[in-house]
Formats: sequence, structure tokens, C-alpha cells
Amino acid sequence: MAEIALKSLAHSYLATPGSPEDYAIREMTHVWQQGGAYALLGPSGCGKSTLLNIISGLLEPSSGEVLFDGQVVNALSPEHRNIAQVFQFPVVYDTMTVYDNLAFPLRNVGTSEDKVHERVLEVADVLELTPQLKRKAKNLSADEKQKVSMGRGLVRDDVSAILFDEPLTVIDPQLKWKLRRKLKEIHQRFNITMVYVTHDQLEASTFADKIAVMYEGQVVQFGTPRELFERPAHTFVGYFIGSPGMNLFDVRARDGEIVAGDTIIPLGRGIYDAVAKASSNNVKLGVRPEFVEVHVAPVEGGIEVTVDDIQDLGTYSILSLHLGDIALKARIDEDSPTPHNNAFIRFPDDRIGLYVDEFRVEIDHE
Ligand SMILES: Nc1ncnc2c1ncn2[C@@H]1O[C@H](COP(=O)(O)OP(=O)(O)OP(=O)(O)O)[C@@H](O)[C@H]1O
Repeated sequence: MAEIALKSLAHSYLATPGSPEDYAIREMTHVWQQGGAYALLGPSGCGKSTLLNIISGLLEPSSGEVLFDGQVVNALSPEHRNIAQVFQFPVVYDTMTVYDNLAFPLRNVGTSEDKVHERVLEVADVLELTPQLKRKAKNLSADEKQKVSMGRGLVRDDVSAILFDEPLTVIDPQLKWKLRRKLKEIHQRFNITMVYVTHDQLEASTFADKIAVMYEGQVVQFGTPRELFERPAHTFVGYFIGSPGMNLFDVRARDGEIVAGDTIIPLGRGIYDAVAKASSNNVKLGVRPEFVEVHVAPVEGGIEVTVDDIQDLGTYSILSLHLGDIALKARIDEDSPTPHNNAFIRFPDDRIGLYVDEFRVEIDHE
């Protein structure tokens, strides 16, 4: 088991990279602590698999260092890094039984048969594979094969870390939820550093204590699911986390007021000052649909908006609103009054995020 540190790491698949866009991993320094359950979350193409393959040693980074417990491992082969990796699609030996598939990684490192037996039974039990132990892997369903594949990753308790690359892609939705809980249980039981790659926020937050959100080859935020929701450090995190994502719109300071398009947004002095002194023209306010206050009648400080659509989702509704040219979403509980053609909204100061050049800027609320 190990702490995994990435020091000034960068990677480009091009021979002579020039601009930042040429890098699949832009220079980053990041630490995965020993024993943590982490997710690496981001959209397709943001660099998740590249990063995982650099950690496991399948790929050599263009620059920077990978350290396990403080030791540089760049020169070590994947076998010598002692990392278990579970891929998107099952990696099993079809002609072997499930038992022998699970035993393989242990026998490979010369584990005694007593210990092999004990671990295989333990892992089979957790993954509910005991009834299949004697079956040949080729006779299993896709779900079962992937469970065997995961079991092969979990069977050794002496690995530095286990890396999961979208391991539940081929798994039936019903079983997905159950397996995520299982993985969490296994993590708690064995205390192994686990990094779980996914593009699915639900998958990330049910598995991980802390999530690294990746965007264009960078980790733009590393935090708990709650931190990502309440204080997104980057507009991408605001947009990507939450359903629907955060409302983000351009604002500027004009004659002592904050304006969005031509509409004055009534907010506190602290936010105005921060907008007025922003070092760029790229200034956005961010507010989650959950925190938009919706009124059916005029209220002090309320901004009139048009209501385009109401999506009734049972215990809550999502409103699609228009403030001038700006499209917004708001979430209201089932027992709140539902507006019709128009509504009056307010943004609570303490729920507003200010983003300059896409990164969050702290506001001094007075
Ligand atoms: N072998 C390769 N050669 C050249 N470019 C590559 C190679 N592998 C990945 N890339 C590029 O590097 C970037 C990051 O890809 P990567 O596969 O790491 O992203 P990802 O977040 O894992 O995406 P996905 O979820 O689709 O696998 C992408 O622009 C991709 O096209």
C-alpha cells in the first residue's frame, strides 16, 4: 500500500509539443494518500486513462516524476510497481476456472496455496462469485466475467494501489449500484489506496471520499463530493457536477451595479467590489439551480424572468427560465408555489460563486 505522488507531471503524445493543447496531461502536481478511496472524474478525452497508465507504468510521461511512498518509480516496469489495474472490459483467461483466474495473480508472485485458497474464497464471497468458482470463465455472462476481472484486481493484499478504469461499463445497471457499494466495502475492509476512473458523477461520489475532477488534462478541483457541489473551484466543475449543472452567466460592473446583459443583478457590496476589481473581462457568476430563490409574485430585490418550461420530477420540479437572453434553471420543491408565465428570482449572496477566467475567486462578504 502506498501514497502516490505526481510531481510536475506532464504528457504529450506528440513528439514535439508546443502549445498547452498539445498535452494530454498538462503539468500537474498531485498526491493520492495511502489508503484513500479516490475517483478521477471527467469527460471523455480529458486525460483520465493517460494519467492512470502513467501511474501503473504502462506509459512513460514526457516529463515529471511518479513517486510511491516518496520513491521515484519512473524507471520501474508495471510488474515492479506492484499495482493492480481493472480495465473497462474483462481481462480473464477463458479456459481457466473462476477459481484459477482469481488465484492467478497470487500464484504469479509465489503465494502459498493455503493463502491462495483463503484469499480466493474471501474475494469470491465479497463479489458473490462463490457458486461460480468451479465454472470455466468462458461460460460466464459479461457481468460475471467483469466481476472475475475485478476479483483478480482485488485478490492481492500487498499491492501499492488498485486502479479501476471505468470498471462498471459493461455491467448491468441493476448490478452497478451493488458493485459500487461492494467496492466501497472492500476498501474499508482492506484499506488499500484505490483510484477509480469514471465520467459518471454518481459513480464517483458513491465510491470516493475525495474526487479529482479533470478537464483538458488538468485536475481543476480535488475535493469531497460536497465541496464540489457547494464550492466548485472551476466553472467546469460547476457545470459537470449536479443535475442540472450550475447556472453560469457573464456579468460586469456598471455604475455601481452588477449587470448581466442589460439586467441589474441586486447583490451585496462584497460581490460588486470583487466583480469591479476583476483582472479580466471574463467574469461569471455561478449559482446552482437548488439555490435560486423562486417567487410567484414580486419581492424586494427580485428579478423578473420568463418561465419557458416546468419539468415535474415528482418530489421537485426543474424550471427553465429566461432572464433577458440568459437561460437559467431553478429547482423548486413539490410543495412550493409553481409560477406560470413569469417568476421573480433572487440569488442569495452566500450561494453565489464568482469566476474570473473560469476559476473561482473568493468574495469578502461584508
Ligand atoms: N495512444 C494515443 N495516441 C495519441 N493520442 C492519444 C492516445 N491516447 C489518448 N490520446 C489523446 O489524449 C487525450 C486524452 O485521452 P485519454 O484516453 O487519456 O482520455 P480519457 O479521459 O481517458 O477519455 P476516455 O474516457 O474517452 O477514455 C485525448 O485527446 C486523446 O485523443
